[in-house]
Amino acid sequence: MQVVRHVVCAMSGGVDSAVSALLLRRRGYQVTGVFMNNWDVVDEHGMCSAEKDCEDAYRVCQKLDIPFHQVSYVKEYWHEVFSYFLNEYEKGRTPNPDVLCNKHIKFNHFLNYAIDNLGADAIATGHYARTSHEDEDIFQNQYLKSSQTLFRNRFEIRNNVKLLQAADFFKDQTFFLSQISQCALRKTLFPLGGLTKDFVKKIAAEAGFHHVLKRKESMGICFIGERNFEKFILEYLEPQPGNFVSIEDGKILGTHKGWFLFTLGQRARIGGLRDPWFVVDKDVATGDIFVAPCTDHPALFRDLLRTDRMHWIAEEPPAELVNNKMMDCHFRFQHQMALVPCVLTLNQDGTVWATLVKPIRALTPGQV
Ligand SMILES: Nc1ncnc2c1ncn2[C@@H]1O[C@H](COP(=O)(O)OP(=O)(O)OP(=O)(O)O)[C@@H](O)[C@H]1O
Repeated sequence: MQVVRHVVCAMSGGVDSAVSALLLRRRGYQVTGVFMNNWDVVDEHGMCSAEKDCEDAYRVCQKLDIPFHQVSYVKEYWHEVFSYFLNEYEKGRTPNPDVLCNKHIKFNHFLNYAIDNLGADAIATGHYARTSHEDEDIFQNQYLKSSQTLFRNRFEIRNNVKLLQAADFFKDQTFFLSQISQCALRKTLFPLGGLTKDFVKKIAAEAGFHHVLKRKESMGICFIGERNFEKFILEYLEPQPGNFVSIEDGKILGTHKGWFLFTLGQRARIGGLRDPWFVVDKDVATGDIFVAPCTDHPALFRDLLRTDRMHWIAEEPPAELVNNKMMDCHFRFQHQMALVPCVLTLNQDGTVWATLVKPIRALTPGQV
């Protein structure tokens, strides 16, 4: 087993990664901070927020007296995340770029850079998640008693690591980490996994990280930020006009600028109509978007779905599933907090049928 001494922490300039680096320092690791720039296009207000974020990350590293580096994955992000994102929209699906960004950028390119170029034994991020290989609970419980205690390194790289939910259920980010590899997880620390966000803010205030506490919580697409979605996507995809069609009687109710501007369950503004309509389906071949007249229309609910090929993090696929149905599972969708019990059956091509105990609204193709 390899003992971890040098940890490279991904620093976004926000409170979570600042406190992660601080906790790693207090645990006695050699820590290096790295800021990633993955998107160099200015936003609608002519701003490039990455510069300010980088400056904030640098100030934290200065305060902690740790080395700071900057790295750019603009090209990789474009090819491996953004192009896929656009392709998926063109196919009528609704992708999740943050999940992909974690898989390809943070837990692949960044991880390799940290290990190969900076000599790291492991990386850390400010995600709210836990792994089965960290003795985080012991560490954090002790930390709660004394915020000044320095801890010995006790983290060692092990096999068959599991990705576990964060202690702060409302901040849990395992959904966004669901596509990362076993190999990456083995070399990752989540120092905040056992803490609540409120407690993290308290640690930041005590440490004098006032500039990161003032920052707004990051929203919108990872690295791209908050945008007017229609305006943003139409900069990259040609308009594809089509019709809104009533699911009830097949009547054409109006026109739209492109199926990729709408996702299942979404309220559609149809010109000239006062009552709201909701998207229940799309036909990319004809450009039709099918709509229903109420938000809880039966056409919006499903209790059975087939996944793409599954990504297994800890075991490939669990023996219980190979031999039979897997009963004790929970389905989580679009980062919603509610977990719905479900039964899984494995298909020969590696896809899975999930039968949910109750129908869920707007199960959207392309989501995780
Ligand atoms: N530009 C970046 N450079 C380096 N690491 C980053 C960057 N953006 C995000 N990360 C890493 O990914 C983690 C999760 O990112 P997310 O966008 O969810 O931010 P967050 O939860 O608001 O965290 P933070 O408060 O650290 O910004 C961050 O805590 C950080 O470790």
